[in-house]
Amino acid sequence: MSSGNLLLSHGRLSARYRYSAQRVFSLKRTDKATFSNQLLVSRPLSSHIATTYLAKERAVAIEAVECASKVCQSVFKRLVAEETLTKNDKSPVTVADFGAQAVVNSILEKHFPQDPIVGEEDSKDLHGDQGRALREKVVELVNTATETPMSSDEVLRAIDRGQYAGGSKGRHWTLDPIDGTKGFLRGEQFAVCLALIIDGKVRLGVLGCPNLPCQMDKLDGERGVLMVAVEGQGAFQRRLNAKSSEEEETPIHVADIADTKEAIFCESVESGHTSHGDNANIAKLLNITKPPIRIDSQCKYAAVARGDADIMLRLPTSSTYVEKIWDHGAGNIIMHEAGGRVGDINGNPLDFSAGRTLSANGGGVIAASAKIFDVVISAVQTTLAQKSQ
Ligand SMILES: Nc1ncnc2c1ncn2[C@@H]1O[C@H](COP(=O)(O)OS(=O)(=O)O)[C@@H](OP(=O)(O)O)[C@H]1O
Ligand SMILES: [Mg+2]
Ligand SMILES: [Mg+2]
Ligand SMILES: [Mg+2]
Repeated sequence: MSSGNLLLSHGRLSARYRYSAQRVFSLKRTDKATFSNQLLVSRPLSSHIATTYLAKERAVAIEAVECASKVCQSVFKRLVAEETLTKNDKSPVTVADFGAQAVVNSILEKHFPQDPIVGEEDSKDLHGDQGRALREKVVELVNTATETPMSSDEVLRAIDRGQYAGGSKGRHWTLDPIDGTKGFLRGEQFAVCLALIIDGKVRLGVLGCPNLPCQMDKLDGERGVLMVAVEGQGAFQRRLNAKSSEEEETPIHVADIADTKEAIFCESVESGHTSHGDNANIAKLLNITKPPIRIDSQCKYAAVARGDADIMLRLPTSSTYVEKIWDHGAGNIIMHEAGGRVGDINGNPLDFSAGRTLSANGGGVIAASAKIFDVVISAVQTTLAQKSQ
């Protein structure tokens, strides 16, 4: 598989991305100026970093996600280069998944030993004789990324720091070490997703997107970005493979469209994770004529937050599936800080206070720029009402 085919599963996408990227870069000069003036006030500067809200947490989260993203990127690149990607062999993504959770959790533990973590994975498949082969691969991978070597037991313990139940009180992190495991195996998009929840609300999010192009108008250019947002401080993009740790950050913002008929929407690749049929009906009601972009993982939030697409539709495929907090925490705050809104099928904000899942919500996830969000939710409601008739 050549790297030119790796971005998205849909063959006609690059032309559309070129279109949307042009739109991103054709923001009116006045819009850009206003936005960067706001940033001068709110963006944390390294000189007063210790006094800025969540500055240490932000720096540590970036370090952790960057480190885990590079671990995943190395496995991913090797797979792609060796052309060993097959649907039947899930072991490469499994090794990277456990490895990334161990890396992030041990970095968090070093800096914030009191903070509990709601992580997607646990170590039960890595124990005993049955888990030996996988365990050894995970430990080897983790030790390519750590300063001090970690033993098997230390790696397992780090993974299991992710068992916290979550809730509405105090602070905890939530981690999806690889979101879009299917995307990883297809050689497409995946993300390392970390968010900090305080008193039930997401306050900080970092998304590592190792295979996302830095610029959507340069699909053959550099890949690998980090998206970062702290409550009240805006959303930013950094390059994943920057040489200096003082990497410059670029502010990101949703596209400024007033009418949904100009919109591009994006949805999951997997039909089991969203109802493509419902999404298509909603798009029709919104007079959208452009075909959808299909992207794996929370890279969908990244795409909408930086204006590559305008609406994320994730209509439930069943009434029993409950969304997990690690699948939406980082994307949620990055969208908000980039000028967007996120909600369930009823338009209610995602409620991260109910534990490990979004059980207090009505299902599904919709994200769009604040200007068009209510109109999108009306179309969602109409579609669901028509279906139940
Ligand atoms: N039935 C159902 N409905 C909705 N969502 C589900 C479902 N089953 C799984 N998942 C979760 O979807 C996560 C992958 O997200 P995406 O759908 O955005 O990506 S993809 O297009 O499938 O790659 C995926 O996250 P990862 O397991 O981290 O890859 C799952 O948590
Ligand atoms: Mg996930
Ligand atoms: Mg995952
Ligand atoms: Mg999973």
